[in-house]
Amino acid sequence: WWPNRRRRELIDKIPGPYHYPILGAVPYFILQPGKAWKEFRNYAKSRNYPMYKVVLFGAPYIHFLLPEDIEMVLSSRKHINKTNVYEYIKLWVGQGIFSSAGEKWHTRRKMASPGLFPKMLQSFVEIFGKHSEDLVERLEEECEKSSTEIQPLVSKCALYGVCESITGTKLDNDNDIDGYFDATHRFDTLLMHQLSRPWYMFFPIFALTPTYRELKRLARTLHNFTWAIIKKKKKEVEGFEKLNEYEFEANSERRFGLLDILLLAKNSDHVIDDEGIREEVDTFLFAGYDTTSAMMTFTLLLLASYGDIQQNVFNELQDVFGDSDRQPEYQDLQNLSYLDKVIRESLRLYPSVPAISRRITEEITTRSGYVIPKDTNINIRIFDIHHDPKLYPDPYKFDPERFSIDNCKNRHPFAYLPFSAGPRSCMGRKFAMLMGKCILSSILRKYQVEALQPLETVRLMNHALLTTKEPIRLKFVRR
Ligand code: HEM
Repeated sequence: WWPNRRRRELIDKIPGPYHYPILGAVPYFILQPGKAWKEFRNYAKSRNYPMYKVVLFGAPYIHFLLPEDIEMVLSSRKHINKTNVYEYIKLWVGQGIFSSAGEKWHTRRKMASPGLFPKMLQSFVEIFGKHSEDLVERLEEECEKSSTEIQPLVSKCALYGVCESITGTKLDNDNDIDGYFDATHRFDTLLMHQLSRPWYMFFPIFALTPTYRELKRLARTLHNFTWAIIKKKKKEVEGFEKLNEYEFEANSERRFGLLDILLLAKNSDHVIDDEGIREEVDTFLFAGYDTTSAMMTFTLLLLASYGDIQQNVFNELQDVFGDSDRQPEYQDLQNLSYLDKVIRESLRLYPSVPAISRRITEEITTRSGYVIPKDTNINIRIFDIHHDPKLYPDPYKFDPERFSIDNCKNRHPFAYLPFSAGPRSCMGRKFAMLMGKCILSSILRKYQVEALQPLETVRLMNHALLTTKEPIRLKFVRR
């Protein structure tokens, strides 16, 4: 108590709702299940605070709301540690790039980067195109229906796209893709369950719950899926050590992805072992496919609700593809500048990852004047920043022109954070935009999407990933 007095004094100065003795803000979660975080946000918003605190069992979580303060944390090479909120994700992704820290994170990130170099991205377009074509075909029968639940369809397409390009493998009937798909969704649901109950942050309590046991079971299913792919790929890479020799041998039958790069690194200097490779493949699948499918689902929802903007997108598609039904090529996707703005604006309104957090390793004095002691958890509420009327006038309006070159010029670079920013930002940002443009353009060339409910009635759930309370349903009409 005594050595921590300065820390307590500093935290006390930060605004926040009333905190109870010892338990801090925990009673709000008991008294208002499912609503506490929203109440805290509204409290801070109504008072125009630059930040607010929520202390849970003595551990402060400071929510930053100003781009200037956020920049101090995210742009720093020192504050790259994540908080214990990410702890249970480790059951799935282990100590991969997403969840590790320090030297391990640095080495792994460097090792994995070539897997997303522009040359690699270009080679992935064929994979995205093939699965977009399958999805477009699948949507044909949906036109006969009065409505379609869209997320599972784009989600599966994204899973194929991410998995095949990252692992350099063509999935077939041996891969239990449906089992994997269901397990990832159940895993996300259980993570949300855990996150909304602060007392589950104590491992000894959480370890006794059926939720934890189920998470472990699901993690085994997810790992088995990845192990099967790795084992197959290992045979292909056997005997190779150098990238150029391997690439030379590669032919159109053999795909080449991040998994090949990691296996070659293992063969040549043993900097990573099998378990490490499994962690990274799981990390990329975890980080890549559900985020991208949320982005595509919300973009379709917006376009369905704003017919004029959908028409502009279609006009651009006509300019690039005409009436042909050929698959998109890399350059076509680069030329879709209006669709690019539409997706960016969609990610502003509906950021797939609505919040992230960091544990700062050194005391900082923020630009807004508060001193944050070392070892404090900082939460960055991306969703709130994207809806701040001071940063985005009329923030709930869907207006892709916010992302025209001119309009971006005067905006603070840390006011737009769908992919986070700084040294620990998203590695798959370009991948996601490319795959998103490929799948969305393929759908929109063939179909017009229509909304079945006013946008304002769509109820969001602001959890680990942004989602909706009720599934999004749209009507597909053949063009
Ligand atoms: C619309 C799609 C996506 C969104 C909105 C998104 C967003 C994010 C965000 C906000 C982070 C930072 C997380 C944090 O600090 O806690 C992140 C990290 C990461 N993302 Fe993405 N992401 C997307 C797609 C992808 C894709 C397609 C991949 C890979 C194929 C990917 C790979 C990663 C990785 C590896 C990290 C961890 C980086 C690190 O910790 O150094 N992401 N992403």
